[in-house]
Amino acid sequence: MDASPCPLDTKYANQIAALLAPPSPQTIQEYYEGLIQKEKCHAVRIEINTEHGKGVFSNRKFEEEELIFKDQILVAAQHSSNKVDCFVCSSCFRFIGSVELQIGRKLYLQSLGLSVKKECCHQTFSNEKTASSSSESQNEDHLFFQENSDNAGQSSYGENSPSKEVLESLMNEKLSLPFSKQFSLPSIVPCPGGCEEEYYCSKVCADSNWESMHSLLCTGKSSCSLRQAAIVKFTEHANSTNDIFILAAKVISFTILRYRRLKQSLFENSKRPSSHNSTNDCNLSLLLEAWKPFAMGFKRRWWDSIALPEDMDSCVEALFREEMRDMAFSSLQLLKEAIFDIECAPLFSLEIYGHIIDMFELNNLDLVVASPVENYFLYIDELPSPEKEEAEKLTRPFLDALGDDYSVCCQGTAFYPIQSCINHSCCPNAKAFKREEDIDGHTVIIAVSPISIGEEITISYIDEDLPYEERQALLADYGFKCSCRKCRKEQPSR
Ligand SMILES: C[S@@+](CC[C@H](N)C(=O)[O-])C[C@H]1O[C@@H](n2cnc3c(N)ncnc32)[C@H](O)[C@@H]1O
Repeated sequence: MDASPCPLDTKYANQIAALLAPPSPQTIQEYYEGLIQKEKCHAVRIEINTEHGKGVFSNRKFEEEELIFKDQILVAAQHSSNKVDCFVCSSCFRFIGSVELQIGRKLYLQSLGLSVKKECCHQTFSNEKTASSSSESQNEDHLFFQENSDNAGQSSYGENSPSKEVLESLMNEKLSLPFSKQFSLPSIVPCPGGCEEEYYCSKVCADSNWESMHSLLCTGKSSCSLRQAAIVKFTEHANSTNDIFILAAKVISFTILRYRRLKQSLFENSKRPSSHNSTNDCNLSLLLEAWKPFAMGFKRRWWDSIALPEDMDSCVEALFREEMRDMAFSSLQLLKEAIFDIECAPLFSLEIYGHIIDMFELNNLDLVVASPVENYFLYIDELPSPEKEEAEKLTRPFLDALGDDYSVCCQGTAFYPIQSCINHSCCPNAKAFKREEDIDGHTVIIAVSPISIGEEITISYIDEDLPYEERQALLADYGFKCSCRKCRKEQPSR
């Protein structure tokens, strides 16, 4: 591959090396102890093991099916294509508005010829770390809020489906559906910057997302960003290529804003006005502190580690990797136009960008939140007669119009700091699984077999029922060969 096309890679080589250097065992220990305290996940601890790096270990016994811990989102995004189906809080990913709004909005957008989405599964570890899966999402993602060119003017929305007027009255809550009050959702809080992209379930979520990352990426009239048009261009590029770039932008924005807050408090503590720091020099120790949550995540360079699509000949591998790198570089250039900050310039190097993208590929849990619309229709279906028939006179046309898509859940990608330390086993003792009561984007780790004190918690990154060779091939994408009990037993003898 040719030398990096990004001049910042050379200019900030030392700072980049410091940002990508593995944190010391003591830093790791202190960081996770603080996080476990904050998230109250006292049943587990993080240990560093020379063989597999960090791992999660139990502090007590667990029975099968018992909750081990819940982990909060550090950075996450709903898949662009899923935004047609599910209207959720942009911070915690709870469904918002009302069941009527969810149904009306989705059918209304479908009636405009917008795309619909895919299957849902409540088991949430993402295991398809392949280029083909990202190109699949590329095809879906560019459809977000754009007319599908295949469907232009002839949406799948059926002739007998409810009229636009009916859908509007559902969305305006002029028309209410029977028993929907039992599925009430939080009211909608708009973005403080006035953009029409992000909505929240509460002022707490709105303010926290604004302060931690959105104020730099907002395209609204009252946003702090002077470069809204550039943000729109960046987002359009991500939606038409790979929406993981949106997550990478959130990580960079999060780090810049954290850096500015740290710098502000440093000046406040030293009793000097912050405006007197007129240099544009990067304060590396502050940048390292701001970046710390992401320094902890396991990562390599995305275009080097991404798996080749199955149907691709290995003789074009170098070209494929170069194309991936160039796509990331194009995205980075657009992001630079939008939010570049000279003091945090090393974050805009291609080297850092490539590692952030890979961090999501290697560590991500799929973000999954079950839909209240599914629960609502199941509830109606289970009503006794004649209440059921009476209710269905109103609800049936909407269910028929939604078809199989009535149950699509909120789907996205997230980085969960504690979960991302869990190592793989083909005979895991835990799984990531959302229960009925888990109505926001946090992840939930459940025991699948009894676990004793001190035992390592493991999950399966892949379908552990696949044959040995296929499992190893999939795990090669994560950069290791599995030697768990099951693999040692099934390994063919030489
Ligand atoms: C999600 S991270 C897990 C935490 C990781 N050990 C760390 O230090 O941050 C995934 C990476 O951990 C390592 N890993 C996970 N399970 C493993 C296993 N069973 N054997 C060897 N390495 C493993 C691999 O390098 C993999 O890419």
